[in-house]
Amino acid sequence: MIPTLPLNDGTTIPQLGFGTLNVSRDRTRSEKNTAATAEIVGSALGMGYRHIDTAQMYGNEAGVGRAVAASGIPREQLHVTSKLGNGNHDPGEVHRSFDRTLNELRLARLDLFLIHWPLPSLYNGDYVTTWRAVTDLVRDGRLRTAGVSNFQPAHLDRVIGETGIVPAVNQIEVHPYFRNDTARDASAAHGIAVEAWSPLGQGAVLDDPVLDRIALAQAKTPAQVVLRWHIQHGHVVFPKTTHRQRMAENLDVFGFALSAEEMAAIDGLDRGPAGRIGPDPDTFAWIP
Ligand SMILES: NC(=O)C1=CN([C@@H]2O[C@H](COP(=O)(O)OP(=O)(O)OC[C@H]3O[C@@H](n4cnc5c(N)ncnc54)[C@H](OP(=O)(O)O)[C@@H]3O)[C@@H](O)[C@H]2O)C=CC1
Ligand SMILES: O=C(O)C(=O)[C@@H](O)[C@H](O)C(=O)CO
Repeated sequence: MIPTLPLNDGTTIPQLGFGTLNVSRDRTRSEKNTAATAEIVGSALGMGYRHIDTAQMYGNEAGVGRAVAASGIPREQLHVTSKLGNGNHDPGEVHRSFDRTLNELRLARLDLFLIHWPLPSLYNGDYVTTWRAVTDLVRDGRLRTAGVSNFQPAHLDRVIGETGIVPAVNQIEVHPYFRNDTARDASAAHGIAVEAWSPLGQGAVLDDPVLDRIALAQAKTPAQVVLRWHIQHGHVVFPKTTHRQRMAENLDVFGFALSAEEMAAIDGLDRGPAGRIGPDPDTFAWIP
């Protein structure tokens, strides 16, 4: 059973889900991408995943929507997240692109929608107006929970200070080589749940000898040990894989526990900013 975590807006979220970045190695909104995504997400849903993480910029929302529709799983048992594309920060575009997202996902209401990147050097540095537009969607009833992604402490302080509305979630890069304490601590201080993106460091952490040692002692795989480390830290995770055996493995992380020594050993792998594998949110300014 996958536990749910409470969010600061009174809703809940399954602590483990399925990531869909590059599940089909194709970010175009093509039928090929839609079919490939639908097949992989359909496998994940069939295996017991109930939380799917997608984004406007992944080009695969239609594939997720097709898999969800075909699954026959009751809507209330599913949790679907999408994220605002970097080219859609103007308030009118927030609303228009959100309508497209609902349409492609074949949903009447989305569970969680995030500002994907703060883009502080674009849109005159005004991610606050964008945040207001996203929170309007909750008032309209088309969105259950509003959150952000890749927000640094100063970005959180600013949206909260200027709107009084605290995001429920901050989705940030976190894995053993990049603990990202600065953004994690700031999120926790505001009561914002941390979602860890690239929880396996896109596979880069999995050959680490410390993880091998713990995996051997626990009779688990390094990926399961890393995911368990996240779970015990209270992070929400959604590892991505295109392999069914790994999908099953990544789900099977609730029947064992890491000791305090094992948690500390994994904490000790942190490389600080040098461990970051994705872009720096303070400078990232990419519009696809
Ligand atoms: N908000 C943001 O800015 C971002 C959000 N995300 C979200 O986070 C999700 C997860 O992050 P992602 O970047 O995909 O990386 P992950 O950390 O989930 O790692 C995925 C990689 O690990 C491999 N892998 C997965 N499971 C296993 C396993 N059990 N054993 C060995 N290798 C494994 C996969 O290979 P294979 O597929 O071949 O099995 C793939 O190469 C994304 O899919 C996306 O939804 C990601 C980046 C940025
Ligand atoms: O995957 C995501 O969610 C991201 O935001 C990034 O990976 C982004 O799409 C990208 O490709 C950065 O170069």
